Amino acid sequence: MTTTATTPVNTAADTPVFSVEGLWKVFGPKAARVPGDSELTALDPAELRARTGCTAAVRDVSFDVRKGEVFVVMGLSGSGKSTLVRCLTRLIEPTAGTISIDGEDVRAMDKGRLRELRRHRAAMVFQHFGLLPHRTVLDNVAYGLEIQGMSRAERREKAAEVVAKVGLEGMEHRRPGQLSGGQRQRVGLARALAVDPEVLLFDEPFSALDPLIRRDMQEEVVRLHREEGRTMVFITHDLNEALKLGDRIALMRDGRVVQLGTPEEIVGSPADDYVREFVRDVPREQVMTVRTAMRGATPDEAGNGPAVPPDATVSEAIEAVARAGAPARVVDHGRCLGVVDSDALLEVVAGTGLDPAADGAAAEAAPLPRRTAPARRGAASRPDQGTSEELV
Ligand SMILES: Nc1ncnc2c1ncn2[C@@H]1O[C@H](COP(=O)(O)OP(=O)(O)OP(=O)(O)O)[C@@H](O)[C@H]1O
Repeated sequence: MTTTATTPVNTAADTPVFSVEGLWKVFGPKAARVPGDSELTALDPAELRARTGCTAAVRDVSFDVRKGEVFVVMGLSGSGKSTLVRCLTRLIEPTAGTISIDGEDVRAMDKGRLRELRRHRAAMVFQHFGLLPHRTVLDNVAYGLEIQGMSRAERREKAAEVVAKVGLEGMEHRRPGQLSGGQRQRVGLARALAVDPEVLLFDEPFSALDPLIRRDMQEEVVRLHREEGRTMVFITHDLNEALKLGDRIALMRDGRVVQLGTPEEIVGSPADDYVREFVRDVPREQVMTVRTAMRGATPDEAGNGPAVPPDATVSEAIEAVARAGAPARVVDHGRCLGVVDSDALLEVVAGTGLDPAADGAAAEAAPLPRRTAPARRGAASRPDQGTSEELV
């Protein structure tokens, strides 16, 4: 598709923000030969490394990020999440494949256009904040606006507004060293928000935070998303975080996306044994909606019993059924779609009503995914991590 440098091709609401097709990132000598060589692409990661010295961090990945959604990239350490998301704005150069933003070819962008993409259209929030230590909170947040050439008064006003939005009012004049980890992460978030980007890219932003602050920050993201409807791409190795935040989740393993779906699809219909093992301990009743357990209503039932909406979780319906002592009606805009009774709800909790393959197949599951991700590599060991200057 050809396009001019400044005009998005299509602004229709259903145009994906990012569209990725056949993306590869191979690190190592003569990396470019790998994606096109079927003998090499058939090798598993260890064999490929032994034969060529190359690591295929992202292998033939395709997906769209839709406008207004929270798209989560999830997987264990080393599965390729960061590489994939950094390829979106070419902080890492892809080896093969296509990437477009609003229909514009990202791989064809020149340096200036790329800078504009990273500064205005797709801002990144990092785990390590990348804050400037000698600047105040306000000036850190205003930094991206300063680079954009906004006047001092204007940018300070805008920065103050965003600082308040992320709950840091009263801390404008502190320096990063005088803030807690959670507060620093809020500054990082505010700085990305200040430039009003079309997409926010989060690279495991909360993994260094303690669990309570982490939960606060997750709720902050949910709140911001609800209020602004901004498109977000969120990397995490934490399944619960993915389920909590994601409208859709791409689950990665060894550079491939093994399943892409809603939390309910991933938990309710795992694509393979690996995914099944991954989600085995998830409390299904908190993820699955009543649609999974619904059956037709008898004429008697259609007018009686408590009502729940179709997107109510099984857990919410259990509460309603237990309280009323009767099946709950699933009601959408005044229309009764069906009912859920205690037996069907319990089957969801037990996992017996969901996926017929689940029972026997899990036992044969190939190497089990690790439940806890090992320590991350230090930022310093990552040549492509980038400095705060080039990333805003
Ligand atoms: N610059 C690099 N050179 C060589 N190999 C790399 C480079 N960066 C990443 N890799 C390799 O690519 C694979 C994917 O790494 P990536 O950082 O994308 O994974 P991740 O899922 O984000 O992991 P983590 O959760 O630990 O950050 C790993 O095997 C990693 O060692």
